[in-house]
Amino acid sequence: MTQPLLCLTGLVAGWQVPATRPVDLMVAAGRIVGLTGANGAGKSTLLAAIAGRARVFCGQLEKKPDLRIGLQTQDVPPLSGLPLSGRDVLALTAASADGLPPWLADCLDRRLDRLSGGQRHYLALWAVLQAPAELLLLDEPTNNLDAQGVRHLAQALRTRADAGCGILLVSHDAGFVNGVCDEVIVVEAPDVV
Ligand SMILES: Nc1ncnc2c1ncn2[C@@H]1O[C@H](COP(=O)(O)OP(=O)(O)OP(=O)(O)O)[C@@H](O)[C@H]1O
Repeated sequence: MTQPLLCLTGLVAGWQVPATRPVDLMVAAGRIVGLTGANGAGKSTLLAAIAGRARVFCGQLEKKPDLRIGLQTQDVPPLSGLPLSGRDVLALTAASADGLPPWLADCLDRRLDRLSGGQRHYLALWAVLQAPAELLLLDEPTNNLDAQGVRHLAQALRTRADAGCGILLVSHDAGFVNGVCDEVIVVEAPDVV
């Protein structure tokens, strides 16, 4: 059996205080696992804890030794205010333009602040997808994407997984999650105290 890249057992993650219920999940190489659940259930917090940005309160978080993780957050890319083109961003992140959808490839020489929200989002996401990571953590990757963008993303994720990457993604887009994920886990909201 393939060695898991990531295994959570009864993991409670949070910030100053716990923000999730105990969560169990496993991500193996080549698998795409989706997390869904209500607003505030703690899905982004779980990704942050796996990436070492949020606290683990209890339970176990086991990662393959020296696991290389790529993280896409819902934050606006910090480069947006700089006079950089899309092509500059790809160069800065060592990402290739090969395989980009035409609606993004055709405007790579525009400054970032002249791109649409969806174009800017997909450019940043594309850079993360091309990172030399073994595990990708993606937070609402379909945000701002239209139907053809979502289809392109789904294909790109499957190609990445087929090449041996594990993917854990958070999404409220049920059609996307059910279409692309090998397994879907519903994260229950913690009790309000
Ligand atoms: N950086 C932070 N510092 C402190 N608390 C935070 C931080 N980020 C999130 N939280 C809190 O953690 C809880 C879970 O939020 P989180 O964003 O993980 O939920 P979510 O399931 O991803 O929600 P959504 O579906 O709305 O994106 C919320 O109560 C939120 O206020």
